Amino acid sequence: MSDTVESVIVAIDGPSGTGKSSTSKAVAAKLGLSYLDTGAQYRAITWWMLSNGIDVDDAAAVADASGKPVILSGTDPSHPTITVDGVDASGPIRTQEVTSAVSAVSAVPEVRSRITELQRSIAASAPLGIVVEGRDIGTTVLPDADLKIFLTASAEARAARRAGELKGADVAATREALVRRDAADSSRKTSPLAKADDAVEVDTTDLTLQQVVECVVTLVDERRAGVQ
Ligand SMILES: Nc1ncnc2c1ncn2[C@@H]1O[C@H](COP(=O)(O)OP(=O)(O)OP(=O)(O)O)[C@@H](O)[C@H]1O
Ligand SMILES: Nc1ccn([C@@H]2O[C@H](COP(=O)(O)O)[C@@H](O)[C@H]2O)c(=O)n1
Repeated sequence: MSDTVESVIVAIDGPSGTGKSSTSKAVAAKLGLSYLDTGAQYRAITWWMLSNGIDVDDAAAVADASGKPVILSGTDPSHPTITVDGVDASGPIRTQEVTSAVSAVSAVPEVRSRITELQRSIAASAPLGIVVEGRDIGTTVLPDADLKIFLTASAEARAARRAGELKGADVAATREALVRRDAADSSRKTSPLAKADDAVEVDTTDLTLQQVVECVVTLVDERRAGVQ
Protein backbone atom coordinates (compact mmCIF):
# COMPACT_ATOMS: atom_id res chain seq x y z
CA MET A 1 0.00 0.00 0.00
CA SER A 2 1.34 3.50 -0.89
CA ASP A 3 1.37 6.47 1.50
CA THR A 4 1.32 9.02 -1.33
CA VAL A 5 -1.75 11.23 -1.52
CA GLU A 6 -2.97 11.93 -5.03
CA SER A 7 -3.14 15.51 -6.25
CA VAL A 8 -6.64 16.96 -6.06
CA ILE A 9 -8.31 19.87 -7.88
CA VAL A 10 -11.18 21.62 -6.10
CA ALA A 11 -13.33 24.26 -7.86
CA ILE A 12 -15.34 26.63 -5.67
CA ASP A 13 -17.78 29.01 -7.38
CA GLY A 14 -20.61 31.23 -6.28
CA PRO A 15 -21.91 34.80 -6.08
CA SER A 16 -20.19 37.65 -4.18
CA GLY A 17 -19.87 37.35 -0.43
CA THR A 18 -20.85 33.69 -0.17
CA GLY A 19 -17.50 32.92 1.48
CA LYS A 20 -15.50 31.55 -1.47
CA SER A 21 -12.18 33.20 -0.56
CA SER A 22 -12.35 32.55 3.19
CA THR A 23 -13.44 28.94 2.66
CA SER A 24 -10.98 28.19 -0.14
CA LYS A 25 -7.97 29.60 1.74
CA ALA A 26 -8.84 27.64 4.90
CA VAL A 27 -9.51 24.38 3.02
CA ALA A 28 -6.26 24.71 1.03
CA ALA A 29 -4.25 25.46 4.20
CA LYS A 30 -5.79 22.53 6.04
CA LEU A 31 -5.12 20.06 3.20
CA GLY A 32 -1.70 21.40 2.16
CA LEU A 33 -2.96 22.51 -1.26
CA SER A 34 -2.26 25.62 -3.33
CA TYR A 35 -4.91 28.34 -3.57
CA LEU A 36 -5.95 30.59 -6.45
CA ASP A 37 -8.24 33.62 -6.18
CA THR A 38 -9.37 34.15 -9.79
CA GLY A 39 -11.41 37.23 -8.86
CA ALA A 40 -8.13 38.90 -7.87
CA GLN A 41 -6.83 38.27 -11.41
CA TYR A 42 -9.88 39.94 -13.00
CA ARG A 43 -9.51 42.79 -10.52
CA ALA A 44 -5.80 43.08 -11.42
CA ILE A 45 -6.43 43.41 -15.15
CA THR A 46 -9.21 45.91 -14.41
CA TRP A 47 -6.84 47.97 -12.24
CA TRP A 48 -4.28 47.97 -15.08
CA MET A 49 -6.97 49.18 -17.57
CA LEU A 50 -8.03 52.00 -15.24
CA SER A 51 -4.41 52.97 -14.49
CA ASN A 52 -3.59 53.09 -18.19
CA GLY A 53 -6.52 55.27 -19.24
CA ILE A 54 -8.47 52.53 -21.05
CA ASP A 55 -12.24 53.15 -21.13
CA VAL A 56 -13.57 50.01 -19.41
CA ASP A 57 -16.93 50.41 -21.16
CA ASP A 58 -15.22 50.23 -24.56
CA ALA A 59 -15.03 46.43 -25.06
CA ALA A 60 -12.88 46.76 -28.21
CA ALA A 61 -10.29 48.90 -26.39
CA VAL A 62 -10.25 46.49 -23.43
CA ALA A 63 -9.85 43.53 -25.81
CA ASP A 64 -6.96 45.23 -27.66
CA ALA A 65 -5.11 45.90 -24.39
CA SER A 66 -5.91 42.60 -22.70
CA GLY A 67 -2.59 40.92 -23.58
CA LYS A 68 -0.40 43.72 -22.22
CA PRO A 69 -0.29 43.45 -18.41
CA VAL A 70 1.84 40.73 -16.83
CA ILE A 71 -0.21 39.24 -13.97
CA LEU A 72 1.41 36.90 -11.46
CA SER A 73 -0.48 35.10 -8.68
CA GLY A 74 1.21 33.59 -5.62
CA THR A 75 -0.68 30.49 -4.50
CA ASP A 76 0.32 30.01 -0.84
CA PRO A 77 -3.05 30.04 1.01
CA SER A 78 -1.49 31.67 4.06
CA HIS A 79 0.01 34.45 1.94
CA PRO A 80 -1.70 34.82 -1.46
CA THR A 81 -0.12 37.52 -3.62
CA ILE A 82 -0.85 39.29 -6.88
CA THR A 83 1.41 41.53 -8.95
CA VAL A 84 0.84 43.45 -12.15
CA ASP A 85 3.96 44.28 -14.18
CA GLY A 86 5.98 43.47 -11.07
CA VAL A 87 4.01 45.83 -8.79
CA ASP A 88 2.13 44.54 -5.72
CA ALA A 89 -1.56 45.01 -6.63
CA SER A 90 -3.14 43.45 -3.54
CA GLY A 91 -4.28 46.80 -2.12
CA PRO A 92 -5.35 48.71 -5.25
CA ILE A 93 -7.47 45.85 -6.62
CA ARG A 94 -9.82 46.11 -3.59
CA THR A 95 -10.82 49.75 -4.18
CA GLN A 96 -14.42 50.72 -4.93
CA GLU A 97 -13.32 52.02 -8.35
CA VAL A 98 -12.05 48.55 -9.33
CA THR A 99 -15.07 46.75 -7.81
CA SER A 100 -17.42 48.95 -9.87
CA ALA A 101 -15.53 48.38 -13.12
CA VAL A 102 -14.55 44.69 -12.87
CA SER A 103 -17.77 43.16 -14.27
CA ALA A 104 -17.46 45.19 -17.50
CA VAL A 105 -13.83 44.12 -18.00
CA SER A 106 -14.41 40.46 -17.07
CA ALA A 107 -17.26 40.22 -19.62
CA VAL A 108 -14.85 40.82 -22.54
CA PRO A 109 -14.12 37.45 -24.25
CA GLU A 110 -10.43 38.29 -24.97
CA VAL A 111 -9.91 39.06 -21.26
CA ARG A 112 -11.55 35.80 -20.26
CA SER A 113 -9.56 33.65 -22.67
CA ARG A 114 -6.28 35.19 -21.50
CA ILE A 115 -7.07 34.85 -17.78
CA THR A 116 -8.51 31.34 -18.24
CA GLU A 117 -5.28 30.19 -19.89
CA LEU A 118 -3.30 31.62 -16.96
CA GLN A 119 -5.57 29.86 -14.45
CA ARG A 120 -5.25 26.50 -16.19
CA SER A 121 -1.48 26.70 -16.26
CA ILE A 122 -1.33 27.61 -12.54
CA ALA A 123 -3.65 24.69 -11.68
CA ALA A 124 -1.63 22.27 -13.81
CA SER A 125 1.61 23.19 -12.04
CA ALA A 126 0.35 22.97 -8.43
CA PRO A 127 2.42 20.14 -6.94
CA LEU A 128 -0.16 18.61 -4.55
CA GLY A 129 -3.33 20.07 -6.01
CA ILE A 130 -5.17 23.35 -5.69
CA VAL A 131 -8.36 25.03 -4.56
CA VAL A 132 -9.45 27.49 -7.26
CA GLU A 133 -12.29 29.90 -6.51
CA GLY A 134 -14.30 32.12 -8.84
CA ARG A 135 -17.43 32.23 -10.96
CA ASP A 136 -16.78 29.84 -13.87
CA ILE A 137 -14.20 27.42 -12.53
CA GLY A 138 -16.43 24.33 -12.48
CA THR A 139 -18.18 25.18 -15.76
CA THR A 140 -15.34 26.48 -17.95
CA VAL A 141 -11.86 26.76 -16.45
CA LEU A 142 -11.52 23.31 -14.86
CA PRO A 143 -14.50 21.22 -16.01
CA ASP A 144 -12.65 18.03 -14.96
CA ALA A 145 -12.04 19.18 -11.36
CA ASP A 146 -12.18 16.34 -8.81
CA LEU A 147 -14.70 18.24 -6.70
CA LYS A 148 -16.94 21.20 -7.59
CA ILE A 149 -18.65 23.26 -4.92
CA PHE A 150 -21.20 26.04 -5.53
CA LEU A 151 -21.59 28.28 -2.48
CA THR A 152 -24.76 30.32 -1.98
CA ALA A 153 -26.17 32.57 0.77
CA SER A 154 -29.09 34.98 1.00
CA ALA A 155 -28.41 38.50 -0.25
CA GLU A 156 -29.15 39.77 3.28
CA ALA A 157 -26.49 37.53 4.88
CA ARG A 158 -23.95 38.41 2.20
CA ALA A 159 -24.59 42.15 2.56
CA ALA A 160 -24.30 41.94 6.35
CA ARG A 161 -20.96 40.09 6.02
CA ARG A 162 -19.57 42.64 3.56
CA ALA A 163 -20.85 45.64 5.54
CA GLY A 164 -19.22 44.16 8.63
CA GLU A 165 -15.93 44.06 6.73
CA LEU A 166 -16.26 47.64 5.42
CA LYS A 167 -16.78 49.21 8.82
CA GLY A 168 -19.69 51.65 8.83
CA ALA A 169 -20.95 50.71 5.33
CA ASP A 170 -24.69 50.89 4.74
CA VAL A 171 -26.14 47.33 4.55
CA ALA A 172 -28.91 48.21 2.06
CA ALA A 173 -26.49 49.97 -0.31
CA THR A 174 -24.02 47.08 0.04
CA ARG A 175 -26.81 44.59 -0.77
CA GLU A 176 -27.83 46.58 -3.85
CA ALA A 177 -24.22 46.75 -5.12
CA LEU A 178 -23.57 43.03 -4.73
CA VAL A 179 -26.90 42.05 -6.31
CA ARG A 180 -26.08 44.36 -9.25
CA ARG A 181 -22.61 42.79 -9.68
CA ASP A 182 -24.03 39.25 -9.50
CA ALA A 183 -26.64 40.14 -12.15
CA ALA A 184 -23.94 41.47 -14.49
CA ASP A 185 -21.70 38.43 -13.88
CA SER A 186 -24.61 35.99 -14.39
CA SER A 187 -25.92 37.56 -17.59
CA ARG A 188 -22.72 38.02 -19.62
CA LYS A 189 -22.45 35.88 -22.76
CA THR A 190 -19.01 34.34 -22.13
CA SER A 191 -18.77 31.88 -19.21
CA PRO A 192 -21.23 33.56 -16.85
CA LEU A 193 -21.44 32.89 -13.11
CA ALA A 194 -23.21 29.51 -13.00
CA LYS A 195 -23.39 26.27 -11.05
CA ALA A 196 -21.92 23.29 -12.91
CA ASP A 197 -24.40 20.40 -13.25
CA ASP A 198 -22.14 18.18 -11.16
CA ALA A 199 -21.35 20.75 -8.43
CA VAL A 200 -22.40 20.25 -4.82
CA GLU A 201 -24.42 23.28 -3.67
CA VAL A 202 -23.77 24.48 -0.11
CA ASP A 203 -26.05 27.20 1.31
CA THR A 204 -23.88 29.09 3.83
CA THR A 205 -26.57 31.48 5.09
CA ASP A 206 -26.90 29.82 8.49
CA LEU A 207 -23.46 28.19 8.68
CA THR A 208 -20.36 29.54 10.36
CA LEU A 209 -17.20 29.76 8.28
CA GLN A 210 -15.78 26.85 10.29
CA GLN A 211 -18.83 24.70 9.45
CA VAL A 212 -18.48 25.46 5.74
CA VAL A 213 -14.76 24.60 5.83
CA GLU A 214 -15.46 21.29 7.60
CA CYS A 215 -18.16 20.47 5.07
CA VAL A 216 -15.80 21.05 2.10
CA VAL A 217 -12.90 19.16 3.74
CA THR A 218 -15.23 16.20 4.30
CA LEU A 219 -16.31 16.30 0.66
CA VAL A 220 -12.64 16.33 -0.48
CA ASP A 221 -11.85 13.39 1.83
CA GLU A 222 -14.84 11.47 0.45
CA ARG A 223 -13.74 12.09 -3.15
CA ARG A 224 -10.23 10.95 -2.33
CA ALA A 225 -11.63 7.80 -0.74
CA GLY A 226 -13.67 7.17 -3.87
CA VAL A 227 -17.06 7.92 -2.28
CA GLN A 228 -19.39 9.68 -4.78
N1 LIG B 1 -20.11 31.18 6.71
C1 LIG B 1 -19.82 32.44 7.02
N2 LIG B 1 -20.43 33.04 8.05
C2 LIG B 1 -20.20 34.32 8.36
N3 LIG B 1 -19.33 35.12 7.70
C3 LIG B 1 -18.67 34.57 6.67
C4 LIG B 1 -18.88 33.21 6.27
N4 LIG B 1 -18.10 32.96 5.20
C5 LIG B 1 -17.43 34.11 4.95
N5 LIG B 1 -17.77 35.06 5.82
C6 LIG B 1 -17.30 36.46 5.85
O1 LIG B 1 -17.98 37.10 4.76
C7 LIG B 1 -17.13 38.02 4.12
C8 LIG B 1 -17.05 37.68 2.63
O2 LIG B 1 -16.38 36.43 2.52
P1 LIG B 1 -15.44 36.10 1.28
O3 LIG B 1 -14.59 37.27 0.91
O4 LIG B 1 -14.78 34.82 1.60
O5 LIG B 1 -16.56 35.89 0.16
P2 LIG B 1 -16.39 35.72 -1.42
O6 LIG B 1 -17.46 34.79 -1.85
O7 LIG B 1 -15.00 35.34 -1.74
O8 LIG B 1 -16.68 37.19 -1.93
P3 LIG B 1 -16.29 37.90 -3.32
O9 LIG B 1 -16.73 37.03 -4.41
O10 LIG B 1 -17.03 39.18 -3.29
O11 LIG B 1 -14.78 38.08 -3.29
C9 LIG B 1 -15.79 37.98 4.86
O12 LIG B 1 -15.79 39.01 5.81
C10 LIG B 1 -15.82 36.62 5.56
O13 LIG B 1 -15.07 36.60 6.75
N1 LIG C 1 -13.85 33.18 -12.20
C1 LIG C 1 -14.18 34.48 -12.09
C2 LIG C 1 -13.84 35.22 -10.97
C3 LIG C 1 -14.17 36.56 -10.92
N2 LIG C 1 -14.77 37.13 -11.98
C4 LIG C 1 -15.02 38.57 -12.05
O1 LIG C 1 -14.21 39.25 -11.10
C5 LIG C 1 -15.03 40.01 -10.22
C6 LIG C 1 -14.37 40.13 -8.87
O2 LIG C 1 -14.41 38.88 -8.21
P1 LIG C 1 -14.28 38.78 -6.61
O3 LIG C 1 -14.42 37.33 -6.33
O4 LIG C 1 -12.95 39.32 -6.26
O5 LIG C 1 -15.37 39.61 -6.03
C7 LIG C 1 -16.40 39.36 -10.28
O6 LIG C 1 -17.45 40.25 -9.95
C8 LIG C 1 -16.46 38.95 -11.74
O7 LIG C 1 -16.81 40.03 -12.57
C9 LIG C 1 -15.11 36.38 -13.07
O8 LIG C 1 -15.69 36.90 -14.04
N3 LIG C 1 -14.81 35.07 -13.12
